[in-house]
Amino acid sequence: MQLITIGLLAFAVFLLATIHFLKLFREMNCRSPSTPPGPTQIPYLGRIHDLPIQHMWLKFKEWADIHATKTGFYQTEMLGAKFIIISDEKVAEDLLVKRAKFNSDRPMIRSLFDSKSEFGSMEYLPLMGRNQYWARQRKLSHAYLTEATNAQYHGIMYHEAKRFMARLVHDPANFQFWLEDMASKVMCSLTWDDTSLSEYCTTSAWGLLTQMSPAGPLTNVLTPLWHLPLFMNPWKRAEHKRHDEQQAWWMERLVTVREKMSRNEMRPCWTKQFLEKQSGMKTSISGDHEASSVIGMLALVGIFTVAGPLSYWLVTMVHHPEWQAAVQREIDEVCGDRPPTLDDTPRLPILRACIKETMRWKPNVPTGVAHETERDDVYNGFFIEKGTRILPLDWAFLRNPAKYPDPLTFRPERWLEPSWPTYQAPLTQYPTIKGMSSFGWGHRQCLGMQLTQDELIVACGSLAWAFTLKHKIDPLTGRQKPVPLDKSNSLLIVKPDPFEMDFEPRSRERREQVLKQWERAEQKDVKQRVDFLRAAKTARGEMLDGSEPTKQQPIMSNYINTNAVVGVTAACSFILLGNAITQSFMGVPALLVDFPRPLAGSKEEYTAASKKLGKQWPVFWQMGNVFFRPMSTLGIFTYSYAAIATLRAASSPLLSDFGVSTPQSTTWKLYAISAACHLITVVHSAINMQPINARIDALRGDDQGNGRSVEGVSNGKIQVGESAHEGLAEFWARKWIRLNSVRIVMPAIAGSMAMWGLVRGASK
Ligand code: HEM
Repeated sequence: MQLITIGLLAFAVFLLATIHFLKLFREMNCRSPSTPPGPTQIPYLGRIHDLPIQHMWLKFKEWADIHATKTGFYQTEMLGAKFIIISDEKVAEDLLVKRAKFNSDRPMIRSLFDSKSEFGSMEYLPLMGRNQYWARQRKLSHAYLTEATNAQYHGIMYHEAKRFMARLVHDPANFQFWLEDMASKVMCSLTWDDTSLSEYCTTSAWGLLTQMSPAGPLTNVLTPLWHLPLFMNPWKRAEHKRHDEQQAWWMERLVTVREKMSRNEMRPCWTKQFLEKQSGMKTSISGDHEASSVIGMLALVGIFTVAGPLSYWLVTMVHHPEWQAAVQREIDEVCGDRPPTLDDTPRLPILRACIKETMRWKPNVPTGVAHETERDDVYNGFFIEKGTRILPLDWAFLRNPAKYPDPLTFRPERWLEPSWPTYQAPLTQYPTIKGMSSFGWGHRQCLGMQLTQDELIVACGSLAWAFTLKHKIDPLTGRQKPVPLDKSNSLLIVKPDPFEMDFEPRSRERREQVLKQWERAEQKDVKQRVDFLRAAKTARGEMLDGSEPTKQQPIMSNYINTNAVVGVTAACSFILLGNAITQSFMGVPALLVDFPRPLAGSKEEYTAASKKLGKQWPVFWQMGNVFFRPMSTLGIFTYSYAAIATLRAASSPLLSDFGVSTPQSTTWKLYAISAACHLITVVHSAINMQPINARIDALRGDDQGNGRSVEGVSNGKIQVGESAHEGLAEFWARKWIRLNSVRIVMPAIAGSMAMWGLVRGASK
């Protein structure tokens, strides 16, 4: 083909594309009266090209000020997706509350797998579509949060606020970490009763928050990239890893709680609450996967949402010392020498006003959370197409000058003085952050409003009680280090960028008080945990006396019974010892008294004495055979049992981890030695002493007085007559005494070792 032909073809294609593009451009922008107002749209792109990823709420507000002044909302597009941005609370009320029936779905988040749970993943409640999983998980979350609120969070918030204050005294520079960790520990206590999980939980929350935010992975904005094949798709691979790890961790939490419950070691928490319901078949949640996800998600969602306003509280107080002083005065008057509690809430309107104004001035979900329409609709004459995303722009709501005069300034008095449009009475109840536009709308309204308010009252109140929050002074220049007002990340839930500030204890006494109260709180907490585990241990002990045994019961029962077993067996060892001593030093010597010397006395005399010895021997030995040998054999088993039981008890984390007294880890060896001693005794008796018994027994001869063979031992070679003539009767008797010393030494060692083991156990 000639070059000119190719050129002409290319030109034709370009021309066609331009015509198509212009046609589309005209269609999109020559709006019919029913098209909502909005900025000019570029075909395919919409307004993606000039919507900044960073602080996009500012651009949304800028467009609202141009296009939505009359309507209270406008429409824009991004890569084919339609958005209605609401800038007026009245419109939000109409669209998201009054029409909640079909405006409560969620848009899909491209960089999460099945964020809406359309395919049954059931993982992220706040992001789910309006489906069955959402409905039942919302119900469960609401119930748990309400129950925790009614129980004043079981004192968890006070405990964590005290820890937070003490940490600020010790290491104020790290305040941002302490602050987030406090919020995380509260959630980890409520969900799993385990504060040690807080750091990982925060990291996990951070991962999910980033993944779901437009400012997170590129694939949330340039969505087609998500469909690249896996080998050249780093976003999908990273999400696979993040997702799987998070799921596994949530599941591990549930399994751990279940295990602890089976040992009666679990204190109240949401997971326990769920598992109890599950075992009674009283839940609509489908199983462990769904349960671990809904509970895990609750833990995550309560971290940044609370840490955000708390961080902004610091910023606000540093910039408004006059309001900080007012809050401190109020707290001093109401609470005096202690930090505020939730019972003080009605008497702390200034604290509540400053918290609410902080949230208005620096909202932490400034774009709002998008809903999605489920059907075509006409609102105020404007057509809203099914599948349009509706963004309630909180940044705009909270800067509405009609509702919030002087909207750019921090003015807590707008909540306290009747001259302001937002004032509400009585001040014992208002201001309250409950119902603020920041918590969303309609069926999807936030479930954590009360928890947020309570945690902020406790934490901000404690801060004001303990410290004066100040600018940090640069030691080099002597000037204040800046605390920026407008620097934050751009994720869905925002928080200020790292900054430096000072936490000055309000007095030396207050500083001491902060440290003391934490020390006491920590001691109390440890004691409560140990007491709880002791009670669990006792309960399991009681079960032994009748009720159903549990899986772990043997560990506990072994430990409880071992002492008795060892005690009884040790007594047996000493009885055996006594018997052997009697035999060696009294019994056999008595039989040998006046025994004629074989060569000095006559053969008849010696034979008669030998016969007498042979006759008396079985009577003498019967006790040993019938009674003491089985007793010794039993000792092998009971000491072995004690050794195994003690070893298991000593290595049981159940007992030792929580300070419950356990046998020392070496005690089992003492019992093992005891068992070995008995074993030696029994084997020695059978191999070495029994043949001698038979020989001496044979001395008595048969009924006619003739010698008898010693069956099975000497194959009839040694006859009584021979033995007697050779002087072997006394020889065997004395040999028996010598060998019997093993039966003295071994039970002595066995009994002593056992007693030592018992004493060690008692002194623990
Ligand atoms: C300052 C603190 C908080 C703010 C500003 C906030 C804001 C929001 C917003 C804007 C929504 C979406 C509402 C909508 O779609 O219209 C939401 C939903 C939700 N929030 Fe909060 N939240 C906060 C704290 C919390 C806390 C502490 C919890 C619980 C521990 C929580 C639990 C939830 C849940 C479960 C949803 C999902 C509701 C649903 O989709 O049905 N939030 N929150």
